[in-house]
Amino acid sequence: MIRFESVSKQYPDGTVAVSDLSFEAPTGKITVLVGPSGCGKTTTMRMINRMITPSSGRILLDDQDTADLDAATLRRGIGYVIQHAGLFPHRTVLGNVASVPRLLGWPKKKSEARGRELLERVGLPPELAGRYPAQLSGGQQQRVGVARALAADPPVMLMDEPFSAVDPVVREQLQDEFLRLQDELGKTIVIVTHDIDEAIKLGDQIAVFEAGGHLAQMATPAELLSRPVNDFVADFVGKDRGYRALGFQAAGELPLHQEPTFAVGQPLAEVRSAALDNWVLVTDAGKPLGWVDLATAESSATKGGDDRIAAESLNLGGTLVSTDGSIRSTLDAALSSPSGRGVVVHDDGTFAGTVIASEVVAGLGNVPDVVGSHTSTVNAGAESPGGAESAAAVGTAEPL
Ligand SMILES: Nc1ncnc2c1ncn2[C@@H]1O[C@H](COP(=O)(O)OP(=O)(O)OP(=O)(O)O)[C@@H](O)[C@H]1O
Repeated sequence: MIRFESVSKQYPDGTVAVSDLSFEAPTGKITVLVGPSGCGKTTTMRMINRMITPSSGRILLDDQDTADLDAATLRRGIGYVIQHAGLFPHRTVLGNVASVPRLLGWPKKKSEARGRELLERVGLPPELAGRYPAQLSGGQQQRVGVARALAADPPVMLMDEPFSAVDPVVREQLQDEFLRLQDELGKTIVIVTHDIDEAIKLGDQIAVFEAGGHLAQMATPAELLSRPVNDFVADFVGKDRGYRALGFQAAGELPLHQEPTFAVGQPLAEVRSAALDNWVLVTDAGKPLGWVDLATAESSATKGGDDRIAAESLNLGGTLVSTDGSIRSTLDAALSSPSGRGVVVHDDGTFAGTVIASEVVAGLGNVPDVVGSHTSTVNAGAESPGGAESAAAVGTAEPL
């Protein structure tokens, strides 16, 4: 654990970059420092590995005052990743990654073996090992930067805007892979970013800084979105915070409706007699394939078309949600479905039931302080005309 105790930093020209800062970055978790430009994030982070010396206060690493540790020893246990990766331009990719174990005195062969293992870990093909940084894309360079920071297997990683130098699509990929890697490695990580969306996606906890290095709020992403402590934080987090907060709220006891499902090749007359609605759900071995607009299929049958459900008439719109996720993905599934009913599936992908957008919205009354509704008496499990139902918590969306 990293602990800041009343830490301040005043630069020689009088600039107070950080003032009276106290917080903890827990072991094995990602703490994100976020805030507008110049608010002291980088200064805060660099005080952890003593690239910058605090003017007052203490920074403890696992209860040891970092000021008492030898700076080189301290840094050996702390990986450091910066924007644009900060690679050595005249060393190959492998040379860059292996440089850290080499510095630790490992023999060349062992260092390179470790380097290759790490390149694979961060998703870089082995044939890139012999290239120079300038021969890589921005995203590849960032991956090399992460691999290099991991090379000595440090328990702590500091990352300064690690994904900001790449385009938004690559950025998303890098963030996803980084989270997967962290799931395996469980490092204690401090990340600096100015991007609140990145903070919300990556952080186990988020420290929002105000100018002058003041900590405005330290909270989990869900708390930050639902309960910003003041107007500054609310503004910084953004106007759509209510909707984004739903991504962290379990759908809980929302009603899950049962409905008949049909198969490709089934006669339309048979489908019509069992259907509850004009839109019918088609499955294969219990797994949803798509929706069919029955009226359109029947009208085409009267004109000499197929009088059975045809694979070509499947509408693939809408997303699937699993039975253990968030209100936001449930709402997305219901709103994106051509039938107006979101399809919920079990872990094995088989059909569990459907959800209706209006009921998801009604269920929001149970989410405190999120969308301005403070009602706690909405019975989200109420009987509805769709038929039998069971409690559903629905989640991660996938294309249908
Ligand atoms: N070496 C220095 N000497 C004097 N002032 C400095 C020095 N380094 C940073 N500052 C000032 O300290 C304040 C905090 O800077 P810092 O780099 O920590 O902010 P930041 O939040 O990381 O900003 P950004 O998001 O723009 O990188 C700023 O006002 C900056 O101008």
